[in-house]
Amino acid sequence: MRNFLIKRLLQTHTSLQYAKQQPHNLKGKSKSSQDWLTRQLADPYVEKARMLNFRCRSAFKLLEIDDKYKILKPGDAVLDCGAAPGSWSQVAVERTNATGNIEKAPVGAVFSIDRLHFHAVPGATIFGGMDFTKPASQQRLREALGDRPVNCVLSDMAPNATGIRMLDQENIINLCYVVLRFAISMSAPHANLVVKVWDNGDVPKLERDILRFYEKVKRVKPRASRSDSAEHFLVARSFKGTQKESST
Ligand SMILES: C[S@@+](CC[C@H](N)C(=O)[O-])C[C@H]1O[C@@H](n2cnc3c(N)ncnc32)[C@H](O)[C@@H]1O
Repeated sequence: MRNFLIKRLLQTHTSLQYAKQQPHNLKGKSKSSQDWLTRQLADPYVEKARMLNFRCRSAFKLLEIDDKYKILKPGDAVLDCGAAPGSWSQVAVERTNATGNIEKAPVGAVFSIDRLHFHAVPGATIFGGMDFTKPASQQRLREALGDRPVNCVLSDMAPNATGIRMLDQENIINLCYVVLRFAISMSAPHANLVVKVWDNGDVPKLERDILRFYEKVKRVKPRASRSDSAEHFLVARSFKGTQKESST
């Protein structure tokens, strides 16, 4: 039975190889392949993701955030940063009606970027093998968006863990600022923003900086986010624009 389950697990899009490329920021836990398999087998979200055809369990984090904060709607243009293997993009495509499946509802658009190459997500425009922090990548996204302002920017990006806690925390906060800067320059009025952070001292400053540009910001730990992970998300709603900021 166990061998059967392991085989089924490895058939999902979240391959062991992909997982090995993603050292999760677990507090003091071993990151061996065996531990990973054991944990996957015991995780109800993994089986649920397989049944609903999501590429990985992370889909449930975004579903939960969107169910509560209504950050995605049909017709929206969404940018998904750190999108591989693609489950957030799958959710974004569905909720924005990017494939036009919901009749008479506006059709959205999803732009998904990751420094890894990953399989196409139907309904999304994929930018694989591109580092979001590089000006050339951002230029490609700007060209793809054309005149269309973004209604929601998502970032589930995490830097490669160095093992040095302070450095890792600084790196993820820096990534958030790169996302925030891009979001400020490309967002429509009332747009939303979600960024992943790890619990650390710099988060309140980031929250304050986000609040200069968005009406509200909430720190969220979805149920689907593992309790032994330091990750949580800042959910910012209703982009205010930059006018007020520049006049103060
Ligand atoms: C936790 S995974 C994202 C999972 C994704 N939200 C999903 O549901 O399928 C984090 C991703 O961020 C990507 N990433 C990290 N830094 C990046 C960067 N500077 N540019 C682009 N992608 C990056 C990694 O390659 C990794 O695939």
